[in-house]
Amino acid sequence: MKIMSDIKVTKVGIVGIGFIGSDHLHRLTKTIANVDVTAVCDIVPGKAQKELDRQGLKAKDYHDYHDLVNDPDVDVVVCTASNEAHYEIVMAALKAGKFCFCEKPLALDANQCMDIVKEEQKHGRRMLQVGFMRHYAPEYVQMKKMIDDGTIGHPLMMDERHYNQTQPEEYDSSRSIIETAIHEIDLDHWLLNDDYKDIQVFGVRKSKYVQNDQIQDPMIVMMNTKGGVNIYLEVYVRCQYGYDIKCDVIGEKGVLELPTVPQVATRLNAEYSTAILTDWKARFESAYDIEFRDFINHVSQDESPVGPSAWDGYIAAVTADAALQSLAHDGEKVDLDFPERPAFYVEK
Ligand SMILES: NC(=O)C1=CN([C@@H]2O[C@H](COP(=O)(O)OP(=O)(O)OC[C@H]3O[C@@H](n4cnc5c(N)ncnc54)[C@H](O)[C@@H]3O)[C@@H](O)[C@H]2O)C=CC1
Ligand SMILES: O=C1[C@H](O)[C@H](O)[C@@H](O)[C@H](O)[C@H]1O
Repeated sequence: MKIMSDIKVTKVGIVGIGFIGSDHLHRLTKTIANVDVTAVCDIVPGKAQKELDRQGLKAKDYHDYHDLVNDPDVDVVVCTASNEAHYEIVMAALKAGKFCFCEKPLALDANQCMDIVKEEQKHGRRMLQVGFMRHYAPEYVQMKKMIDDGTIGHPLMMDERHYNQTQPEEYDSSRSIIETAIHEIDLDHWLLNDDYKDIQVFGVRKSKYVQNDQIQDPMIVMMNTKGGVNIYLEVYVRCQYGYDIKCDVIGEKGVLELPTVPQVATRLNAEYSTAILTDWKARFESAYDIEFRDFINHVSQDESPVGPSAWDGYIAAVTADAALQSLAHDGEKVDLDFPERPAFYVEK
């Protein structure tokens, strides 16, 4: 626990100690100031304690997340469990009156997300932030400013890539949409300040690296916005070569290109090469740090979080539901229409 001043120490409980739960455990104990991780929980017996031991940490280890949520020594619940558990964990945290950070996706579909929106609104103030960390990535923040400033004129098209080096064998098309493409689905309308009008999702030749018949990999996601911008996104979760995120915004008079994380280039043995990252931990490390520093800074002062909200999670889920509908119907275009953002979720 890093104590930087006499600011109140925020007591955090983390549910789900897998890949990102372990990373956020390290982040909340070693990087973010004035946090005490007082409790962890994982449904796999011994998994959370093993990670505590690996990181040299001490905290209560619960098997049932209800015990963590209701522990008076937990002020804030961080949900890094598998997608299908988000809904119940977030609802339990809200019902217990606890601030909550939920990794994306907020929940499995729009109906679950709307339930969460309604439960949060009962508190009369925001209690929840969703882990769409790219809103905090300096490179995306700069892109949004340049778009808003008219640097390239009005955006016309977006050309994106979201490639994973690999994913677990059981990864299916649903997860490619709600777990992988969900980042661009959430981000792009924010970058453009423009709502989506329709979406199409279809497959191309399946990669030989596909490991089950429940996934279309690669897949193409195409969205149009109400302002007429066309968005083209390639999702490929077994690209083999690395973790590769591309975002080009083509405007009337110029192009914005998302930079990759600077890696040393090598000129050696008649070769010129630079490393490619292999996963999200390093690619978005600074974004995760900034995201959690912002979240903790607010909730530690008993202030509502200001990052991506349950409504953002709902909008992403409505779009993801339509994406899955399109994919199931050979890429038919699915129209999108969203309810107006409630004043509850309009930035003050
Ligand atoms: N923001 C980002 O860039 C990233 C977000 N994520 C999100 O974080 C979540 C976790 O992803 P990973 O860490 O990759 O998965 P993972 O499978 O490595 O970890 C999930 C953990 O949750 C545990 N769990 C499942 N149900 C539970 C329950 N009811 N109670 C307690 N523990 C439970 C599992 O045993 C597992 O240890 C997913 O929703 C994923 O979309 C994951 C990676 C990056
Ligand atoms: O949220 C994430 C990561 O940020 C990666 O971008 C995805 O590809 C991964 O599948 C997902 O869990």
